[in-house]
Amino acid sequence: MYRIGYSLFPKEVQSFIQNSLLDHAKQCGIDLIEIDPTKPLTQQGPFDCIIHKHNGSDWNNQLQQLSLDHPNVVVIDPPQAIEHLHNRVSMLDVVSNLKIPQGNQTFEVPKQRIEELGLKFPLIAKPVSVDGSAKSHEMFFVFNENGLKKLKLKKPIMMQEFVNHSGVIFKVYVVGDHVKCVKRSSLSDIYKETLNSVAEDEGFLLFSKISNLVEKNDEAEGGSSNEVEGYCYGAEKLVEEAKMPPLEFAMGLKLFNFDLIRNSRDGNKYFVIDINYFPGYVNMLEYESIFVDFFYDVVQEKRKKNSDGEVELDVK
Ligand SMILES: Nc1ncnc2c1ncn2[C@@H]1O[C@H](COP(=O)(O)OP(=O)(O)OP(=O)(O)O)[C@@H](O)[C@H]1O
Ligand SMILES: O=P(O)(O)O[C@H]1[C@H](O)[C@H](O)[C@H](OP(=O)(O)O)[C@@H](OP(=O)(O)O)[C@@H]1O
Ligand SMILES: [Mg+2]
Ligand SMILES: [Mg+2]
Repeated sequence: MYRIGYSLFPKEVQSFIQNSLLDHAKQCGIDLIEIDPTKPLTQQGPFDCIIHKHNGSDWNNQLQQLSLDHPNVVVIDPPQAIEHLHNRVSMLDVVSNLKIPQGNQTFEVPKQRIEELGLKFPLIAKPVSVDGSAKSHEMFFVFNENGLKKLKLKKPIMMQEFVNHSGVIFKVYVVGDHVKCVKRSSLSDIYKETLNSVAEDEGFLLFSKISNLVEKNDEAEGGSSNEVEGYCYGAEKLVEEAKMPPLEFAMGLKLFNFDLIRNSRDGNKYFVIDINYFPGYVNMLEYESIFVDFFYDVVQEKRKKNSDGEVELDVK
């Protein structure tokens, strides 16, 4: 039996630790064990691996102590690598630095700044800090200078140029070497006429968690369903073949998803607009078998790293 410890926020336990996952894991010889937050981590286990979605220095210190006491326990993922995704400015640096065109396709980040200098309206104003709170998902459309002035009061905010993308977004879920592209509804395109029609004194519009809305009718948004499926296939190919290893490697993370949009006017231009640590994996088809395969990959990799070829359970 492989023993996988998990320490997740209650909302993740509720959504991710489904009986379907526990049962499938058990049938495949994997025990998913909840870590008791009230007890010292080093006194729990033994574990082969730990997965976690947790904030706070105390938890990070406990993980550090565990790695000292039990170096054979694989911590997925290292807190310092996860920290990079808690800031919307730093989270996308890794994509900007990748700059790998795939043939005539590009894979980049919309122009974004803390200060809006040199950005083109409309903009999306996003909270800089990502901490799992509803507040960190509260965003604003900014249509004009007036909107910008009014928003200045809300700090700290990052401005990102809005990219028209036919109302469809691709959530690319990554679980180690497993990649799944899920299509979701998104914001509709905005053209000059809309911008001009926004009352000068309004200037901005609040929205939140838009990509979790019920799927819109494909016909209505983003073209016909085969066209949208084509986008999704293209996005998945793009990610699987050319991008994933560098992106995953560059971030040093195994459990994340990212939001990929495709420019309405130029189908070869893809943009990454958001990266999320330990997202809503339950939205990913067959997440149970993907995670069980992933846990096996982790333990096999550990086996390979142990020169004696045996997976040593960390026993006290
Ligand atoms: N630069 C952009 N261009 C076009 N649409 C955008 C842009 N940034 C955000 N959006 C739209 O706003 C939505 C929310 O933005 P974003 O994904 O950054 O927020 P979030 O709160 O981190 O979302 P999630 O629930 O995915 O974590 C996106 O799903 C997309 O529909
Ligand atoms: O549609 P997805 O799976 O991307 O939605 C995720 C979202 O990306 C974030 O990861 C949310 O986590 P927080 O940023 O910590 O709020 C997830 O919320 P959760 O309650 O499911 O953890 C969304 O599912
Ligand atoms: Mg997003
Ligand atoms: Mg996000």
